[in-house]
Amino acid sequence: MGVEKKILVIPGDGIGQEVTSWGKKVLEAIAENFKHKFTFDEGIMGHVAIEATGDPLPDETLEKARKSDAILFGAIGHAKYDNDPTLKVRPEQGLLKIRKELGLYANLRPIKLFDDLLQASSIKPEILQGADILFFRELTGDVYFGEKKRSEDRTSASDLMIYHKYEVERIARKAYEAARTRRKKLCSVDKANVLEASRLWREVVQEIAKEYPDVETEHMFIDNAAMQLIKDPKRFDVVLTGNLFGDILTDEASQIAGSMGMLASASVGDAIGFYEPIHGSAHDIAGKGLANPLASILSAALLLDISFGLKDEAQRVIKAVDVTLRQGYRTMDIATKHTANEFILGTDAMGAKVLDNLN
Ligand SMILES: NC(=O)c1ccc[n+]([C@@H]2O[C@H](COP(=O)([O-])OP(=O)(O)OC[C@H]3O[C@@H](n4cnc5c(N)ncnc54)[C@H](O)[C@@H]3O)[C@@H](O)[C@H]2O)c1
Ligand SMILES: CC(C)[C@H](C(=O)O)[C@@H](O)C(=O)O
Ligand SMILES: [Mg+2]
Repeated sequence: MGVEKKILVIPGDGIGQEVTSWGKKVLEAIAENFKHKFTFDEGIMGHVAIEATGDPLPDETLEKARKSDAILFGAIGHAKYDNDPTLKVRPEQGLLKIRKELGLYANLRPIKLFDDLLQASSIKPEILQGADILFFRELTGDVYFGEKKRSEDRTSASDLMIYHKYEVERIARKAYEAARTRRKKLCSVDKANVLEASRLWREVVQEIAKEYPDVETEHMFIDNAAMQLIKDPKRFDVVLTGNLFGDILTDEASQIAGSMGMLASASVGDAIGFYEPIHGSAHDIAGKGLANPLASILSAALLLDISFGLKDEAQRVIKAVDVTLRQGYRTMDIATKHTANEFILGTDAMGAKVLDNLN
C-alpha cells in the first residue's frame, strides 16, 4: 500500500516556471510507479504574485503551504527589481517570508558530482573526483533578517548581522547528526576574526561539538573556505555556516557539480519541508527553453527522501538522472565539448529523457 500526500507546487518566476513542471512530472511518475497517491495544488509567489495581488507571498499561498505535506518550489525574481533598488515591494521578500513563517531554519545543499559531469566543470577532474559535500546553511537569521536601516538623508544604510545562541545550536545539531551518518567531519565556516556574530557562532559550535566527540570539527574563516573549496573540495564533508556565507559558498560550490542547474536543496526545520533548486529565475535564459531541469528533478528526489521517507523512490530518481547523463544528454550549461557523444537538449527534451529513464 502506497502513501497519500499533499504537495504544494510553487513555480515562481522566470525559469522557475520552466523547470518546476519537470520536478512535478517526476513526482507524478513516481506516484504511479510505486502506487502512491500524491495530490498537487499550486501557489503563486514572487513577481507573478506581485502582479496578481500586489503581495510577493499572498496569504492564500501561505495557507496552502501550511496545509501541505511538502512544497516544491522553483525560483523567484525579475530584472525589473534588480535594476531598480528603490522598489519597496520585491519578489525576494516572498521567499524570505515563507522561510521564516514555516520555520525553515536549515537549508541542506548537497554538492554531488555525477560521474559523467567530471568534464563539465572548469575545475580539473583530478581535483574534483570524489568530492561530496553537504552544506548546512542557516536560513532564518543573519543579515537577512536583522534590522535594516536607512539614514533620514538616505546617504547611509545598514543591515544588522545578528545570531542568537539557540539559532546556532539547532542547526549545528542537525549538521552534526548528518556528519555522523557520513565521513564524520564537520567544518564550521565563519568570520570570527572580525565579526562578533561569528564569535558567538564559533563559541556555540565549539560547545555543541563536545556532544559529538566522534565527529572531527574544524573551524575555518569564510575567505579561506572560499579558496579551499576550489583548491581541494575533497577535504570537506559537512560544511556548517550562516545564511549569507552559505548563500555565496554554495553558488561557488555549484561549479564542483558542474552547474547551478545541477544543485538541489532541502529547507527543513519546525515541520514541513520545502524543496528548491539553489538557482534563481535566470533572466538571461528565461523564456528560451534552455534551463537545466535537473536541479528541480533532484529537489523532487530530496522531497521524496526527506519529507516522505521514500528512499527507494528517491534513489530511482537519482538513477534516472545518472542514466540520462550517461546516455550523453546535456543541457547547454553542462555541455562539456569533450566528447562527440553529447546531445544538447532544451529543458523539455531533457526532462522527458529523465522521465523515460524513470519508467
Ligand atoms: N531561490 C531563488 O528563488 C533565487 C536564487 C537566486 C537568485 N534569485 C533571483 O533570480 C534572479 C537572477 O539572479 P542571478 O542571475 O544572480 O542568479 P541565477 O541563479 O538566476 O543565475 C545565475 C547564472 O546561472 C545560470 N543558471 C541558473 N540556473 C540555471 C539552470 N537551471 N540551467 C542553466 N543555467 C542556469 C543563469 O543562466 C545565470 O547565468 C534575481 O532576481 C535574483 O534575486 C532567486
Ligand atoms: C533570492 C534570495 C533571497 C535567495 C537567498 O539569498 O537566500 C537565493 O539567493 C537563494 O540562494 O535561495
Ligand atoms: Mg543564492
